[in-house]
Amino acid sequence: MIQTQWVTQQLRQQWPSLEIEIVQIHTTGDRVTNLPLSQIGGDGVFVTEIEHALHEGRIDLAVHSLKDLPTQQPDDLCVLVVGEREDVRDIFVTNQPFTIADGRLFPNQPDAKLSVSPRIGTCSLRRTAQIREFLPQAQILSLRGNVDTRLRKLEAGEYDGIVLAAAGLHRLDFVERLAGRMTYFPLEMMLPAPGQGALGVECRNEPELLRLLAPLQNQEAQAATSVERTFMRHLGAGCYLPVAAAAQIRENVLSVQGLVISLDGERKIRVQQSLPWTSNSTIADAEALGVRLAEEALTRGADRIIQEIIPIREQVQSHV
Ligand SMILES: NCc1[nH]cc(CCC(=O)O)c1CC(=O)O
Repeated sequence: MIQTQWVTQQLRQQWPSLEIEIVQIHTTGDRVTNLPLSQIGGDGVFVTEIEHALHEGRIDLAVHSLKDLPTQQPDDLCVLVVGEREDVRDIFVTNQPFTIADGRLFPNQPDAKLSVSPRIGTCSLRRTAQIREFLPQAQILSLRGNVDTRLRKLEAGEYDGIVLAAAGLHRLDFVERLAGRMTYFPLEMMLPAPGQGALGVECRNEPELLRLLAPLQNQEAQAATSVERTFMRHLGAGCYLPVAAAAQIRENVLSVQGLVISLDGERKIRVQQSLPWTSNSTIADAEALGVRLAEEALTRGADRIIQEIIPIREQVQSHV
């Protein structure tokens, strides 16, 4: 809703006479919070009902967290990335203060639980695999629900730490509530999901709707997220595999880092690519960079890791 309110406010500014009605749609992903997402339908659990409403004409625009959108887009629906991209990083939240240094976690009190076998909450294979890399002794426990629910479960003592997207915590204004017990993961420790922190507005491929959205579009964020999402799609990864990517445009260079990591965190394939980015560059150039990045990962054995995980993910917890 916060994301949607931001989009409607921007639309009103651009098109003062536009009539806007917000239609709230509860998706399967919102309703079923006691099961891992892979067991309630895999890719698109936050999206299917909404795309249905777009197709039926019950709504004209749909606001999504881009990372919740499957990388295979239906042909007749477009996604425009709008607004400034939020912080792409993940955040570690605990009940007690701690410090991250040299890729390790250090509780600030010497008797803190985190040093023994910390219980870490997440349903994301991507986060699970990366946590195992730097906290091999951690117990990874399933955690679902909206951001507020997840924080309450942490605060009730069900977990010693949980991992959340900075974007969600920033948008919901939770940073103050978490002062002293949250730390931003450096990208070297925890690479985010493709599209994390970006807002996508989806619409039917109709000129009138695209014209409404055009002034809101963020070309650079569209290009960067295209690289990340193409990387994931080209790996054949779907939404629910330990695949991470972060791209950015700085000083006329589009650069991206990608990661495919085995579930135990022991084998990781880290890849990097970049491309000069000029005013003539196109989304097709960004997609080509994503393909190149995926090809590099595949050459280095990413397909073996992905093939291993596809059967397992039906049984284990999973999420973006
Ligand atoms: N998994 C659900 C989800 N989808 C988007 C965000 C965060 C906002 C964003 O990445 O734009 C979250 C919560 C989280 O991962 O902590």
